[in-house]
Amino acid sequence: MIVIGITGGIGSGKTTVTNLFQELGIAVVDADVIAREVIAPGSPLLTTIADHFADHYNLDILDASGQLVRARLREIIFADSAAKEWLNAQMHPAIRDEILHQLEAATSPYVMLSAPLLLENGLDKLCQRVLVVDIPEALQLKRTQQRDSVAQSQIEAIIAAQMSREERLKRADDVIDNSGDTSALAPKVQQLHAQYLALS
Ligand SMILES: CC(C)(COP(=O)(O)OP(=O)(O)OC[C@H]1O[C@@H](n2cnc3c(N)ncnc32)[C@H](O)[C@@H]1O)[C@@H](O)C(=O)NCCC(=O)NCCS
Ligand SMILES: Nc1ncnc2c1ncn2[C@@H]1O[C@H](COP(=O)(O)OP(=O)(O)OP(=O)(O)O)[C@@H](O)[C@H]1O
Repeated sequence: MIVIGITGGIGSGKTTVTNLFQELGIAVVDADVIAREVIAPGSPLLTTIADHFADHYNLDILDASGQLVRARLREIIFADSAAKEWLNAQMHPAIRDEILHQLEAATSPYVMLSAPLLLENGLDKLCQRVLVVDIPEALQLKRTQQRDSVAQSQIEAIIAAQMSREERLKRADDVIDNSGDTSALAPKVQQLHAQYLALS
C-alpha cells in the first residue's frame, strides 16, 4: 500500500487539499477526524481525560450532557505544556492505532494520511512520501481566525507547539504552496496525483 503523508501547520490548507484528492477517488485518513472519534461522548478515553483535568486543574471540560467543550481543553493545553504533553501521551497512541486500522482498510491506488503532527509524531515512517502544504505564518493566523473565530494569541500558541515552517519544509518530498487562490490548487493536485499513481 502506497501511503502519501500530508502535513502543514494549523490553517495551512490540508483539508482543502485532501478534499481535492478525495474528488479524484483517493482515500484520505485524517488524524484530526480520528482525534475527535477517540474521545467521542461516553468513550473511556474522554472519561480518563475529564477526570485528569478535574482532579489536577480543577477544570470541568464537559458540558452538562457529557460533551467535550473543545475550547476549554484547547485553552488549557496551549497555555500549559505539561497539560499538553499529558494529553498527547493519552491520545496519540489511540489515534495511531486507528490510523493503522484505516490505512489497512483503504482500497484506492494509494492513500493519503493527513496529520498536523505527521513529522512531530513519526507518522511519516508509515509514508512513502511527505507532501507539505505551506503558507506563511501571517496567512495561517488570518485564515484560522476567519475559520474558527479564535484569539490571535491562541493561534500563535498552537503554531509555537508545532514544528517550525523551515524544519517542516526541509523534511518535505513535495510541497504545495497554498498562499495563492484556492483555484490554483487543482492543477497542482492533478500533477501530484499522476506522480503518486505512477508509484503505485
Ligand atoms: C485540543 C482540542 C480539543 C481542540 O479542539 P478544536 O476543535 O479547537 O481544534 P481541532 O481539533 O480542529 O484542531 C485544530 C488544529 O490545532 C492543532 N492541534 C491540535 N492538537 C494539537 C497538539 N496536541 N499539538 C499541536 N497542535 C495541535 C492542529 O493543527 C489541528 O489541526 C483538539 O485539538 C485535540 O483533541 N487535540 C489533541 C489531539 C491531537 O493532538 N490532535 C492533532 C492530530 S494528531
Ligand atoms: N488558498 C486559499 N485561499 C483562501 N482561503 C483558503 C485557502 N486554502 C484554504 N483556505 C481556508 O483556510 C482555512 C484553513 O484551511 P483548511 O481547513 O483546509 O486547513 P487545515 O490545514 O486542514 O487546518 P487545521 O490544521 O487547522 O485543521 C479554511 O477556512 C479554508 O477554507
